[in-house]
Amino acid sequence: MTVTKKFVIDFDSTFTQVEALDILGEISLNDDPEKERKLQAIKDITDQGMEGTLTFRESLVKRVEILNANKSQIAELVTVLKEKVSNSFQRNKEFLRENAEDIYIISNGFKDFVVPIVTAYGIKEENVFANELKYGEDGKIIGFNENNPLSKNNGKPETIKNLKLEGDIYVIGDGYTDYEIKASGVANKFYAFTENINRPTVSSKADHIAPSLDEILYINKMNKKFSYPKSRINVLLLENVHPIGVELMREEGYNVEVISSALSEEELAEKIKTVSVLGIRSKTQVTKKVLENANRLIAVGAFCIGTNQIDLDTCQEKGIAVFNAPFSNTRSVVELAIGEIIFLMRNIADKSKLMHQGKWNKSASGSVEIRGKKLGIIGYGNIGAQLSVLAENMGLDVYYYDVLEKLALGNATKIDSLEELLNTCDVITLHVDGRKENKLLIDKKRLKMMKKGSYLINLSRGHVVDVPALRDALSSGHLAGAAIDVFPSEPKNNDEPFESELIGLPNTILTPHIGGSTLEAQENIARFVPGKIIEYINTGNTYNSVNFPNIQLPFLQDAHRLIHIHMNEPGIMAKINQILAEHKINIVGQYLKTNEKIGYVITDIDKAYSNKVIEDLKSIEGTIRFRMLY
Ligand SMILES: NC(=O)C1=CN([C@@H]2O[C@H](COP(=O)(O)OP(=O)(O)OC[C@H]3O[C@@H](n4cnc5c(N)ncnc54)[C@H](O)[C@@H]3O)[C@@H](O)[C@H]2O)C=CC1
Ligand SMILES: O=C(O)C(=O)COP(=O)(O)O
Repeated sequence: MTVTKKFVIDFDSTFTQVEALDILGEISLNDDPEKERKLQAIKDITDQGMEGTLTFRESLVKRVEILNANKSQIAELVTVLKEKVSNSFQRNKEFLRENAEDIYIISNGFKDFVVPIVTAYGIKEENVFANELKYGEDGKIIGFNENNPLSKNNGKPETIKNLKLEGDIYVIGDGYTDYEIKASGVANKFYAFTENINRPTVSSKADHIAPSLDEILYINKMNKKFSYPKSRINVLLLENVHPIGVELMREEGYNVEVISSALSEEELAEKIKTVSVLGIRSKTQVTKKVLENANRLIAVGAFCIGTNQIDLDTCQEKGIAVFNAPFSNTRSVVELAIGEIIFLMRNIADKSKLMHQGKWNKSASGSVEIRGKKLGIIGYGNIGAQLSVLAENMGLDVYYYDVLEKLALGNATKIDSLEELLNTCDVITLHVDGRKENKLLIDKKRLKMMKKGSYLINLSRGHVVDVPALRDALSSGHLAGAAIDVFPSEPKNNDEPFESELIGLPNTILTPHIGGSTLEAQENIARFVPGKIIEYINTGNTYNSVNFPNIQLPFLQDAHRLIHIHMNEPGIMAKINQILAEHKINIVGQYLKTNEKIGYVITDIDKAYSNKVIEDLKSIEGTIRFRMLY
């Protein structure tokens, strides 16, 4: 015989993210000149109640008195609370509805606002236990039902005891009074709910710390909506990802760790073992050695454009999807390039340095306008093409070279050979991607091909330019200047020193890889990349992935979604369908896309399935990874 499980759930800071009486204070004391003092007093009284220096009844009487609220303000409170239901409760609405018989809400707050919030999630009104307000004729709150045990000390255990519930009783809450239900012997387990607040004194008493409702459902094998609790998805964000990215990942319910620096290969190889989602920028090398240990890794987010730092092939072989932000910092790089063209042609770096030494050197010698000069863009991708348009508008004569056939924008001139571009232009700017083949693309020979007195800008990747050869070209005066933002070896963080052969050279602007480092770009990136990863985890959508076949999927409706990633070998699709047919499973929708290496099959099936089907699908030869969405 299976024992029924009854869930007793706290309201404030558990079902909702907030303490309702704090919010009520914000509303009812809005026009009160002493609002701040009174709100603080309410908080202090709450604390005194929790510490036991004030009885619970006294604390309730005092708080209701200070709040001085009325019925219409309770209605306002309900509107606010509706938006503040805890994320994991919102996600698991289906569970709450389907198990309504066995779910109880217990609160030292008031039914007047608890009931409308929880019943919207399918919870039965008769299963809500909370205090009850009393109103005067004018709608003013004049007190509460003092006979309700929840208005007194020890009210929660007493209320649960009186219910004489059968089966196992599990209490979910963030407060000491929730723990007391278990301590009094009327409940079997206490889950400290830490999604909104983590009180160590409470967590230390818990049978289990639950960062979300998903976790509790997972442990009890009752998870409906998600195959895996989000709180068990460990996200590691490196290299100072913008706080919005961190917040979005946390809001989704993931367990997020943030490190401001990049990690070395050894450090990352160790750390990656427990990581499900890795977020990096341009510095962290995600190598084969790192990936050998990455057995839980589902996705990598490059919070930048370039993905040359990631071993994309190995990621593919291990079924790890990689996403980047292909457009979010394009404009920032372009603006810096424009500024640098002007600064180089006016020798600003040296002039500014002299001024800082107290030297005034007013002269036009070696300074020219950019108007009418020839700009040579190598790599006419998103950045190169946008630079082309802006530069032309500033009067530059634009030429470009790309290994792919690219449409000329505006009056730009396409040049078919790199050599011709190099010896035609007054300033050369590099915007190629960081693929291995581009190592030393601009070497000694090609630097020589550049016009005497011309300038070089590198905002692409450090390894694209032969740095010692560039040093020679600058110190010999063959080049009149350079602006370099990226280096073959860059410090891991702001505490490490910067070393380069280029330090101290004339008219040489050196910047610490900041082409994409603007507030706008970083914020845009931090919104874009988590969005892609969350969508991939929740729906299987790979649209915009750098290394996975791109599929944009419809929303999952009343079906389970099977996600099968396999080596691109003949016959796998047939095997999947044969297994589904053998188990008489009805396919609602199916989507397949392959690339040279892997196949990505999504199958939406009717709700009924057996664990055997899952086993069979997982054991198809060539399977890299299998995942199921509920
Ligand atoms: N300094 C910084 O902070 C930043 C640097 N970047 C770098 O800029 C690169 C370019 O970015 P996007 O324009 O968005 O990339 P993209 O992929 O749109 O454009 C790259 C272009 O270079 C071309 N290309 C590659 N190798 C070439 C070669 N050897 N010769 C000629 N053309 C070649 C490609 O065909 C492509 O058209 C990124 O991959 C990244 O490495 C990007 C953002 C910020
Ligand atoms: O977007 C890119 O590829 C960049 O090079 C910018 O890198 P970052 O995020 O500043 O380390």
